Amino acid sequence: TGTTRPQRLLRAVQERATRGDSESVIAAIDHFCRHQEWAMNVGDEKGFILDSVVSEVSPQTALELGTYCGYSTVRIARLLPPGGHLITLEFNPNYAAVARQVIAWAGLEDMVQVVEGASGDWIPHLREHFGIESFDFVFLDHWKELYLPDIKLLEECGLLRKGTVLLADNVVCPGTPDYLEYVRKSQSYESHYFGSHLEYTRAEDGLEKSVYLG
Ligand SMILES: O=C(NCCCOCn1ccc2cnccc21)c1cc(-c2ccc(F)cc2)cc(O)c1O
Ligand SMILES: [Mg+2]
Repeated sequence: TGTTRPQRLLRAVQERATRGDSESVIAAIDHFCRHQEWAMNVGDEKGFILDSVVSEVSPQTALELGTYCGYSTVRIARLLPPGGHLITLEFNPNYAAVARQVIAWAGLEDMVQVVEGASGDWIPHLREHFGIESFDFVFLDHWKELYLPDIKLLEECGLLRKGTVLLADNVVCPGTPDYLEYVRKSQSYESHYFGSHLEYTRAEDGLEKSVYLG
């Protein structure tokens, strides 16, 4: 038994970051992952690209698929405009429990809803359950083979509108080939690749930004 990596990451946040200071929470997680234990957060380099896209969109409604420990959740939520709200889906209850505490430590719990379960089960119920008309921004960071089926499901459920911005992590490493081919070929999307590196490493990775054209 003993602690899990997410629990050790949470302890690093509680020991190193200042309650209510989201920048210090982000810095504490990056320090932990760079100097103690690698973890699959989007990281500081790709996180900077995420920040610039979120700031540009300034979403009132945002969806994140794949919470993990809440690192990208905090990065997104700290940049939301007044009245903005972020729903983040996590399959693993242990990850969700840690993420809730990380998000609370950053003082962002009022802008974020952590939902536990599978994207395929939840997406058809987001409208009725959370009163969401459509999403302004979607961050994809969950199982890589679900990126494509899940954006098709979001389309079918009418949760994307003209101009919705999708941002996908890990399109090179681990890779999402079927998703990339689809968004780059489809007439319904305008896509752009932001080259970067796998979090805390020198390996190539990047983010794909795709605007839904309706
Ligand atoms: O696997 C990754 N993320 C996904 C986690 C599970 O997500 C499961 N999950 C979360 C909501 C959710 C909703 N429905 C179904 C499944 C759902 C992931 C993996 C790597 C990585 C890269 C190189 C390696 F050598 C090893 C790992 C890097 C990343 O940045 C990642 O994001
Ligand atoms: Mg990722």
